[in-house]
Amino acid sequence: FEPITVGIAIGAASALTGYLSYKDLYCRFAECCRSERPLNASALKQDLEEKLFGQHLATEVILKALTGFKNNKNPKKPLTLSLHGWAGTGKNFVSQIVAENLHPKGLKSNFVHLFVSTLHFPHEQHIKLYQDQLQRWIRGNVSACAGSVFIFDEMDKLHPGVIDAIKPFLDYYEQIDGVSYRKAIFIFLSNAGGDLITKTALDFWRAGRKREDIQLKDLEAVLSVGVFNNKHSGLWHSGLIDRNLIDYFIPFLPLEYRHVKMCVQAEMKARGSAVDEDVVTRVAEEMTFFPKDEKIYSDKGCKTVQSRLDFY
Ligand SMILES: Nc1ncnc2c1ncn2[C@@H]1O[C@H](COP(=O)(O)OP(=O)(O)OP(=O)(O)O)[C@@H](O)[C@H]1O
Repeated sequence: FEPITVGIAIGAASALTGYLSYKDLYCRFAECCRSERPLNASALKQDLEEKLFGQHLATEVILKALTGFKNNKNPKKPLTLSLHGWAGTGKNFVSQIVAENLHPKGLKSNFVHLFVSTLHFPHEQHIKLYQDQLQRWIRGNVSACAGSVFIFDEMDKLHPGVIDAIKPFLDYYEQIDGVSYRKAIFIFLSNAGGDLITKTALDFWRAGRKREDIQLKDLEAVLSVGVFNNKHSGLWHSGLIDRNLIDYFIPFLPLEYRHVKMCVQAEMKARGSAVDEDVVTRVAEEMTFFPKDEKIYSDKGCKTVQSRLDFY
């Protein structure tokens, strides 16, 4: 080899390693978009199994959906999950777990975006404006980070039409105006279908069958039709359902007394205090349960547990 070529090669190599270590260094201090970073499936599994109570179906489907999607080097469309269930059953909580497993800063990450219908899209007369803003926001953010996560909370309170704006992004297009949306993740949260899910859970309970025996097929069809026909689902006639743009409908079961107790215990541990079973029972007993006769399910799930615990 002649010295000049070797010199150039060494120069190029050191520039490259210099660049790499600079990038690594940079990413230690600032947040970097790592869309290609593989998902740590066992960490996600452990998080879901340890932290999310009473939701065997959601745990199973979310794990399957995310590992499948992240393992696929060439997804044909973005991943779209639609989470349904009664209040306080863990939909926001799970979104937070998912977000943290995709981008370590979770909901605080620059690549995770949370929209709340009543906060971000309150006025019916501004639907056009919201559609424009939403499209621009999503386009800009997916251009900056292909693996961006968008969470839409309170879908049931979203004015019909707003969600139409993002329909093209959820479809099977390779690119739209030079941007590919195929690595993005969209999560919709809604109470729509909660009554149908509760009815199924109650039927199982009344038949003396175990909650854990409820399978996805017992709920998925009911849910899809129930949500589609429900004017207040946010997805009503949006075309997202009939064009099969929602990959997974994920049911959240209503929480029982024992799950509420688990939430109280978890909250006590999170606050760094010892678990006092007496307090756990008292907080759980303060919650209200339905149906009137059987009193099986907490009507606010685990939602007010944290504030109730403040009194002890
Ligand atoms: N299944 C669960 N397992 C563990 N903790 C839970 C569960 N459900 C709710 N919680 C606790 O209760 C809090 C409130 O729940 P979350 O906000 O996730 O409810 P939600 O289903 O999104 O309700 P809503 O439909 O009213 O928005 C969570 O932050 C979490 O601490």
